[in-house]
Amino acid sequence: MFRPISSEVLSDNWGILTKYEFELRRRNGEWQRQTRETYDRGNGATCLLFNPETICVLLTRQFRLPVFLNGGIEALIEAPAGLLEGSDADGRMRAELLEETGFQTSTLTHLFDVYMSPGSVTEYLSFFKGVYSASDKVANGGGKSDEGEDIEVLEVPLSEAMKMIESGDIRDAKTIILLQHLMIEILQKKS
Ligand SMILES: Nc1nc2c(ncn2[C@@H]2O[C@H](COP(=O)(O)OP(=O)(O)O[C@H]3O[C@H](CO)[C@@H](O)[C@H](O)[C@@H]3O)[C@@H](O)[C@H]2O)c(=O)[nH]1
Ligand SMILES: [Mg+2]
Repeated sequence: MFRPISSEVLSDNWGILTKYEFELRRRNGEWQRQTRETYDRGNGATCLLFNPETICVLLTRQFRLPVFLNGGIEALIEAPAGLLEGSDADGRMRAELLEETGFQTSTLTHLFDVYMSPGSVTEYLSFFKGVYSASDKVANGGGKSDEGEDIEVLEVPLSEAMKMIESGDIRDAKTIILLQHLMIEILQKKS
């Protein structure tokens, strides 16, 4: 189905941008030569923390250069997330929650692994959900300032967050998937 021909690393800096030549067997049996570029910066993890007593979720807001360049948005609202950098997703996610939000969770549940941009980015994101309460705040959060992170933490009622998807105030795919997953779970419990 796939016959590699050659590969050329175009950039090996933060991530690795590689140009591949290969042949692909089409469904009619013919082999077709193709060129594709892939961007590899490893895999990542993301988590939505939910407070079942207040029906609030924890979100972050930070500057994202690609989003600013392609939309002028100065601060993107997102679920906490981080790159794995070789670590396991569960452990990395717990550390990332602490770094970005200052909250810990005793209930971190893996949901699914999702390719977020499969035409060009190799990464998949491991999705998690977790429960928190006010007493789970054990650090300041905000991210690593020495790495350029300046992350605002937002505690938002779930109903408000759902409206923010409709209004366009939340425009990040992982965040929308997690919020909708939580809503479906709550609705299924009620019915
Ligand atoms: N020097 C340098 N540093 C970078 C670069 N890109 C990111 N960084 C730094 O690397 C760190 C990455 O922070 P994480 O919290 O681990 O990752 P993230 O940027 O939040 O990425 C997460 O969200 C992305 C967007 O949704 C996801 O794509 C990714 O998988 C991950 O889950 C930050 O300190 C950031 O400043 C770069 O091109 N150059
Ligand atoms: Mg992050």
